[in-house]
Amino acid sequence: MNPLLCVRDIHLSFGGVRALNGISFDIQPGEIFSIIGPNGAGKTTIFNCLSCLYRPDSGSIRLEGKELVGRPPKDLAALKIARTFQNLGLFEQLSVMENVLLGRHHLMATSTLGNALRLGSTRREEAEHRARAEEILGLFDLRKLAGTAIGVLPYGVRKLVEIARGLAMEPKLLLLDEPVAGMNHEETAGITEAILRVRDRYGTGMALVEHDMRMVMAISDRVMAIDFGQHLATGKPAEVQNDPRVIEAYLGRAA
Ligand SMILES: Nc1ncnc2c1ncn2[C@@H]1O[C@H](COP(=O)(O)OP(=O)(O)OP(=O)(O)O)[C@@H](O)[C@H]1O
Repeated sequence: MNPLLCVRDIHLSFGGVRALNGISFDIQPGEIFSIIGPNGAGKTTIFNCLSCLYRPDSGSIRLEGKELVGRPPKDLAALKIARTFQNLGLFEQLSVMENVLLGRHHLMATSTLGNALRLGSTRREEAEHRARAEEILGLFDLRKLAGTAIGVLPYGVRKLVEIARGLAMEPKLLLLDEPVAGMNHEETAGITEAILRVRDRYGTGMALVEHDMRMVMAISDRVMAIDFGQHLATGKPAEVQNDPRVIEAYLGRAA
């Protein structure tokens, strides 16, 4: 199988700090791939490179063969990559449905000519976008909240809506940045279930950065551990968890 994402030997320094020092990994289609490591290991920096916010000093990042390095962040949706952030990026006054529809903005391409001639394409197109958004809301059991303003919803539900909005972009790769940070057990279980449903329904490849090790170990197909911008181990969750280099990295920091 050809990998969905191919990251090869990326390096990135900030002044004297080597944030990434030769990181390489692949993500397969439909795979849930987690990146773990102690604070400051370089996880967010990898995500920022994958979402074109940072440009590596060297190395390559290809999604289905297309080079991402050097592309501006505005190209991300067209490159079929969506990202959720540690802090929610939703519009509080807008409804759940409106927020999810915003994820489809780049797909809304009703032609100016069609509008001008009033061929009805806008209404048809809008109906299609709504149908897709409703399908995603249904996947997350959120249909009954479609008209509710984000601002009144609890954090766990907002996070689901943020993932739904990312999914509405129809990404090949979904980047989930600490999706269960600050959540209680029940909320974490809800997000975990939602992520598994996404994979099963749409076959979306997902990269996850998350400090909740129990969640990471339960959900990931493979895990990559890094420290000081360097690769430590990649493999099945239990293999990586028991790898002496990984244990050392975590214990070393805790001391
Ligand atoms: N924009 C930046 N300017 C300067 N240094 C940076 C920048 N972004 C990251 N770094 C440095 O790169 C290193 C890796 O940081 P990064 O945020 O990627 O770690 P992390 O693994 O995500 O940590 P955490 O788990 O605490 O979020 C750190 O030493 C950090 O200070």
